[in-house]
Amino acid sequence: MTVVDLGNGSQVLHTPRFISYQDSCQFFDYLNQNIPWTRPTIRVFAKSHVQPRDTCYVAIEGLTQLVYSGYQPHAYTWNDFSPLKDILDLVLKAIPGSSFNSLLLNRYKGGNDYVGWHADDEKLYGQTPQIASVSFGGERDFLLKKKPSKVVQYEPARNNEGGPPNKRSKKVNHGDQHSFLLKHGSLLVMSGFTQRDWVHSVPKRVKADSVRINLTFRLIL
Ligand SMILES: O=C(O)CCC(=O)C(=O)O
Ligand SMILES: [Fe+2]
Repeated sequence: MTVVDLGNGSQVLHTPRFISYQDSCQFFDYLNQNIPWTRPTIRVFAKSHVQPRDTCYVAIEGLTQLVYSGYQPHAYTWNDFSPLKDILDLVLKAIPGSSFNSLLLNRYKGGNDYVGWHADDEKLYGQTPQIASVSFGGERDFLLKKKPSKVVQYEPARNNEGGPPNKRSKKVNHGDQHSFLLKHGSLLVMSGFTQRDWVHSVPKRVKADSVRINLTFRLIL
């Protein structure tokens, strides 16, 4: 297990061999065949497009309010897919004090499927959400980069001798980036202020041709 301290109260924990190879193969086959995968049309920046990966949403009864990109997925329950409860139990055991009540599943059918830069910073997850991500199947890179922060820049006054400097606000990226290769049966946990201060993505990889399934366990407050 590796812990990466991102600074300012954000952490990532990575366990490449979290679930055994054999068990991971069984989970992968089960999920690939039994989850009712859909590829919804979502709205991003006022444009509709088909989400570039398959998805499914699972939550405890009563938690159906997840909405993202103008799309409200149907909420299945853990009882619909009992192996999900086994994976959840493994995650809960691995992270002392953790608690999760919802799960977003993603299936990347090949290297053209991806998730773009985003943070899971919806209000319903609270200020410091802990998100546990379990991956099966094809390996893909998971990238994290610092959100640009606004800084005030003072420009030297032009044609304005002796006057106040011109203030200009500029977005500055501090260049911090981290990359994790998410293997079959791996666990990655984002904690603290990671969703507030960082964005993450799984970029396209033209050469990746195998199917990858990812589960992100979350706690809706
Ligand atoms: O597939 C992954 O590893 C990440 C998925 C993700 O970021 C999300 O569902 O919010
Ligand atoms: Fe995410």
